[in-house]
Amino acid sequence: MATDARGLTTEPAVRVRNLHRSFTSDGGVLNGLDLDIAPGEFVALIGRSGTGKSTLLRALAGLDRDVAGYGQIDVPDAVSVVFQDSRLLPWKRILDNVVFGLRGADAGERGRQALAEVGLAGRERAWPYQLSGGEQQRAALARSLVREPQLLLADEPFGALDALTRIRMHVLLRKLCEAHRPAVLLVTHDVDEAIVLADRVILLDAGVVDTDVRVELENRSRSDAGFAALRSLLLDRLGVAADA
Ligand SMILES: Nc1ncnc2c1ncn2[C@@H]1O[C@H](COP(=O)(O)OP(=O)(O)OP(=O)(O)O)[C@@H](O)[C@H]1O
Repeated sequence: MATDARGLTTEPAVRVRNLHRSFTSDGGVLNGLDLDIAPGEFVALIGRSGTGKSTLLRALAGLDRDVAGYGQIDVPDAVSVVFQDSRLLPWKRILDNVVFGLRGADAGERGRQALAEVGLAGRERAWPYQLSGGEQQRAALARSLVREPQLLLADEPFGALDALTRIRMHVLLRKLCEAHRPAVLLVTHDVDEAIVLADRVILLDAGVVDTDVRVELENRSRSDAGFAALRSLLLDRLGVAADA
């Protein structure tokens, strides 16, 4: 395994090479896509509707059985996925959802800690229907992170939440990622969300990477000139006027 001068591994957490995927004979959704994500790196994936974002995420998550043989996909062993809906099991209490399938005598304790980390201490015995949409997504994040994933895949996880809850969830997700340091691939329609959260924003078009930009820490603040510049660049690539 390759290492840098400090002895740290320089292997990417995710390596995708020449990935192709099509569902019909008249054209591909992914058309020879290449992508690397470093360990601990937070990548946001944007692109027009139907450009293959979810198709790529499903392929990385191992949810697309037919993708094998259409390119190279290397992902770590420990991968967690979060979707737009929490996918909590309605017949299990919140803590039981979070630790479902976890092994070890300390599973319950780890689940409690994860719930505390996402701000749901005291709600362990609640049923999913007793939580708000935002709280359900918090529980879904706890369920993902308690597994200490090396890769967290998130497909529009805040898409169904109101604007204020979304902002709170952004702060929470950043905090959780800084504490646990998984590599992250977040699919979002929201360019602002991408810039606020990610170390890198990737724009897919026609099934390949069209734009790949790094976001410096200071650019994450909406009042920063760099934020506005990045926003207009990305909106322009998406074919939308920045002041629209
Ligand atoms: N299982 C499937 N069977 C047939 N077509 C599919 C399947 N999954 C995706 N597609 C098609 O592949 C294309 C890309 O879909 P995908 O969901 O990856 O796009 P997306 O970029 O995530 O879009 P959106 O932003 O609207 O969610 C679409 O035209 C979609 O209809």
